[in-house]
Amino acid sequence: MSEIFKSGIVALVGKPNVGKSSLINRIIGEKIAIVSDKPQTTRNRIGGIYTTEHGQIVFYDTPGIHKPLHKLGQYILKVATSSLLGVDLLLVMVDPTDGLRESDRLVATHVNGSRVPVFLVINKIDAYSDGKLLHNFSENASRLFENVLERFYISAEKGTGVDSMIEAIFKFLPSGKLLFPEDYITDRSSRFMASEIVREKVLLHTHQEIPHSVGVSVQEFKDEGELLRIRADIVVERNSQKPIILGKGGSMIKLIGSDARRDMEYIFDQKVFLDLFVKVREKWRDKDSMIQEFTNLKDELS
Ligand SMILES: Nc1nc2c(ncn2[C@@H]2O[C@H](COP(=O)(O)OP(=O)(O)OP(=O)(O)O)[C@@H](O)[C@H]2O)c(=O)[nH]1
Repeated sequence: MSEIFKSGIVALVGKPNVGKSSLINRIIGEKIAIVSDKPQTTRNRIGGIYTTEHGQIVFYDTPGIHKPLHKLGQYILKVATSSLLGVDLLLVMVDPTDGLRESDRLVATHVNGSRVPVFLVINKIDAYSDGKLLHNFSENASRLFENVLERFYISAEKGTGVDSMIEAIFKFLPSGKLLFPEDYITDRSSRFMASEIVREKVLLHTHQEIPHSVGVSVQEFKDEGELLRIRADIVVERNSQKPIILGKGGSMIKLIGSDARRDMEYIFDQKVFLDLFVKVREKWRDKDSMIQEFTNLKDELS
């Protein structure tokens, strides 16, 4: 049977922490987007490319739509909302374990304004056992969003329901050509991935205000054949935050570094030498030039 090859762009949207990055990683089968239990982990629009004999889907993982508290937040919101434009389909993600909140209504305002068709994705069903409550939740959620064509119940973490959702996406997309070479899994550079891996380890090992205050800037990324040499700055906002990242006798930065190096060696399939430095840049999240330097946002906002 000769089948028509489909292709298109699908953006994942939702409030922070619903599981957008987890779903992208699940579908692509590799960690291309960092995940943490802290809201607003994702700052950039990251393309995950999924290619099969049926077609190619470019999934955009987008930052969670939220009310911005500082300039960096405004940039991130702009990335999230501009990702709704020019795409074929929106996967709007909701989280029954958190319920429907004002933050979901904020997402709905942007989604409804975009007029793009919507698949409603109810995630984290592994953590929600009551079928009747889940049904009610899903009814309420579909009333919030216009243009809902279909609903899916999934667990990004366990993989439940993901295959049938992908099948439905292929059915929905128009026929088209490859948008990226078939062996690509992301539209992001290795340098970008390296900075995100470092940031993920900071998020993993630090608490309270530190995770949101951190930016990472890769200063050197040199492929020396046998070795990948990476030097990166971890940037914090206040002098008082520096010793937290360094830890007692440098123990924290060592932990962040060795965790990050392990992931990099796996992803890049190469031996990595990683050198990390901690720098203080007062209020960098409110300064345009520094935001661009420490978040890789330059490309997507230009
Ligand atoms: N139980 C359960 N937890 C999940 C599932 N998917 C994601 N999570 C958890 O939810 C948290 C947030 O996941 P992310 O994938 O970072 O969420 P996100 O929507 O990309 O978050 P932002 O980057 O803040 O917008 C993490 O602690 C995940 O482990 C799921 O299917 N089931």
